[in-house]
Amino acid sequence: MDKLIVRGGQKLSGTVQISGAKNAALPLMAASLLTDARLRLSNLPRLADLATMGDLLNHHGASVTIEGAMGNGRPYGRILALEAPHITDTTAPYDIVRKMRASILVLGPILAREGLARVSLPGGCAIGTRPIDLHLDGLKALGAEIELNEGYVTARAPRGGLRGGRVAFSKISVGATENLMMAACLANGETVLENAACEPEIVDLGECLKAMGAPIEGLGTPRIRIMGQASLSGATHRCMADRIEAGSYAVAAAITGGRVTLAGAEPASMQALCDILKEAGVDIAECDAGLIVSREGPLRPVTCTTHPYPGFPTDMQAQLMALMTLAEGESVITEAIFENRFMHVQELARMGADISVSGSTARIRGVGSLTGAPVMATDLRASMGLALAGLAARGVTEVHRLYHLDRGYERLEEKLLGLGADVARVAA
Ligand SMILES: CC(=O)N[C@H]1[C@@H](OP(=O)(O)OP(=O)(O)OC[C@H]2O[C@@H](n3ccc(=O)[nH]c3=O)[C@H](O)[C@@H]2O)O[C@H](CO)[C@@H](O)[C@@H]1O
Ligand SMILES: C=C(OP(=O)(O)O)C(=O)O
Repeated sequence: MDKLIVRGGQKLSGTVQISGAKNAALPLMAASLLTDARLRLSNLPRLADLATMGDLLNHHGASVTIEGAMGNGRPYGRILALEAPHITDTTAPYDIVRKMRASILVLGPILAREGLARVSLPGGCAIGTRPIDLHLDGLKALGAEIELNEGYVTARAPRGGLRGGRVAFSKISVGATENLMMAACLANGETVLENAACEPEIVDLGECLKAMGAPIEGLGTPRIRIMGQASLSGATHRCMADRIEAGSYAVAAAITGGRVTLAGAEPASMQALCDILKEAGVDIAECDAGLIVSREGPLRPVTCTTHPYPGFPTDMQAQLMALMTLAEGESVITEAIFENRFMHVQELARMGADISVSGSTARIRGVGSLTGAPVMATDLRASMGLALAGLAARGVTEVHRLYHLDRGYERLEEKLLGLGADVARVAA
């Protein structure tokens, strides 16, 4: 198991190329199961989770072929051709699903195309219980019969296939919205999703589905209307930039008092984060390449609650908390999406941070400096929060279990080295 060694104290400067978004890429890849034609996706990040999704698609009978690399200089990202002429196996097995919760995204496409899908229940994970009831209730509203047994969910479409219908989600869910959008594309008639998620990744998926021949209205709003089709065609689609990766490098610039250009970042998808960072005293300017993030003055404390888009993203909460450990005063951060997403708090405390947690709210009293320490986190963004704290700490921080970071940050140490950080990956 690799670990990341961070020697803090360097002000980061230069340009970092922002990769394609993991959370857009995964549903886009799952969408390839909706058609027997070729789906060509570009700007896909090279990440462990995408390899897992590739394995799952192979298992269902799809071919996943690397067509090329992105970029002129450093080859970040890939172009993949995905093609599933037949679904050869309608079961998503435990061995693959347990590695990645987003595996549940094959449920909608396989059910809609084959009339039957069986997917291992993804179970809980470090950040919370993460049920899939909204996915299942939505599919039921399209006529599916659902059974749970032996750790698997089995979904059957009625004779003649899924029927378009009205799905009113009782809570906003990114994954459930994506699963239902994909299923609705091959349902008979029109489907309306109410209280749908508005995340940019939903819009990206919707644009791809439109290119595959499904008329969709209302993307980016809570009411999405999809006209089901007998079949979908192939398409070519470019995956959006990763707003969470971009946000993480923005914090890297801010926490070290540096100046970093986020090349390829899409500012429109990062409004809530940029607003909070500006409130904290970080300078952010749009440029042709994307965004320039810098800080010269002191860090000011902020009060922030995570919300579905367009609110402040839960996937940036740990990184913001790392930043606020060094603010001049007390910050208050409330995690309103996941019930257990404060695992970084104990570890930040090992580095000298002063944080107390009550329920879903953390109070962070800024300290003059952090000190390096060996730290371990149990999820992706918590790990990034610790790496960011390490960049600003005195001494050496060791972030253990690097595989969490590899799930969501393409070539992390290479990108940080390019900005002047003193980091290394070593086998632990
Ligand atoms: C691969 C991917 O895109 N992952 C993102 C996606 O996860 P994911 O799609 O799993 O997250 P959801 O938006 O579904 O979850 C939001 C909330 O709804 C709850 N819920 C969800 C589904 C359900 O059937 N029942 C239910 O109660 C969850 O427990 C959570 O409290 O959105 C999250 C929230 O922005 C991000 O943190 C993840 O990075
Ligand atoms: C929680 C995340 O991903 P996943 O939903 O795949 O666990 C994340 O990207 O921060």
